[in-house]
Amino acid sequence: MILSDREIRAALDRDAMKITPLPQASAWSSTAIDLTLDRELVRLKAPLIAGVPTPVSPAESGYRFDLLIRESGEQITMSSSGHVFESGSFLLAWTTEKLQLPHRSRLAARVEGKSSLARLGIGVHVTAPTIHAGFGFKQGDPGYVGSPLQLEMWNCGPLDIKLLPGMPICQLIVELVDGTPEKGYDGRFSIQGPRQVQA
Ligand SMILES: Nc1ccn([C@H]2C[C@H](O)[C@@H](COP(=O)(O)OP(=O)(O)OP(=O)(O)O)O2)c(=O)n1
Repeated sequence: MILSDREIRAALDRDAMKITPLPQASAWSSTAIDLTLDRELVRLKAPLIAGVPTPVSPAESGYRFDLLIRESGEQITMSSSGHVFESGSFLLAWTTEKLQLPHRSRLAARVEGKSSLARLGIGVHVTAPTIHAGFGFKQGDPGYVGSPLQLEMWNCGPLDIKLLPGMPICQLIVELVDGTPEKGYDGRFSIQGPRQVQA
C-alpha cells in the first residue's frame, strides 16, 4: 500500500521514518515527495591495467561497489552553475536528503523519476528503485539521521541537460510493508554517500 502525503507526515511526526532535511511544501504531492540533487557526482571510467581499459565483473569475489567507484570513479563537485549532463552519458548521483526507514516501522520505499525529466530522456535509476525497510538505520546510533539515496543517472535523450545542485531530481514513494520483516537492511549502502566516495 502506498502512503498518502498525510500518512507520510504522520510517519515523520512519530519518527517512524526520517527525511533530513525535510522537503519544502512544494515538493509534496498526493503520494510522493520530490527529493533534490546533491552537488557531488561521479562519472565512471573503465579502470586501466597497463594503459588498457579493463572490464569489471560484479560477480568476482571481493567485489565491492564502493571500491569500484573509488578506483574508477571521477568525482565531480557541481558549483552553483551546475554540470552539463551530456546526451548519451551516465553519472552516479545522490539525493541531498537523507532517508531513514527503521525496519520496525514497517515502511519501505521506492525512488522513481520525474516525468518532466523523463520527457527529456533523463532516468534516475537503472532498474533499481527498491529502498528496503531498515535503510539508513544504524542500530544503537540514535544520532544517525539516515543515508542519501544513490541515483544512477542516464541521459538517453538528444539534448545536453544542465543539472543544478538542489534541483528536484526524483520522487520518493513510501509503502507499508505487510508484516514485520525478520531482517533489517544493514546493507553496505546504508553507510554510503557521496562524501565516502573519495579515497
Ligand atoms: N536507486 C537506488 C536503489 C537502492 N538504493 C539503496 C536502498 C536499498 O535498500 C539499497 C540496496 O538496494 P538493492 O537491493 O537494489 O541493491 P543490491 O541488491 O545491489 O544490494 P546492496 O546494495 O546491499 O549490495 O540501496 C539507493 O540508494 N538507490
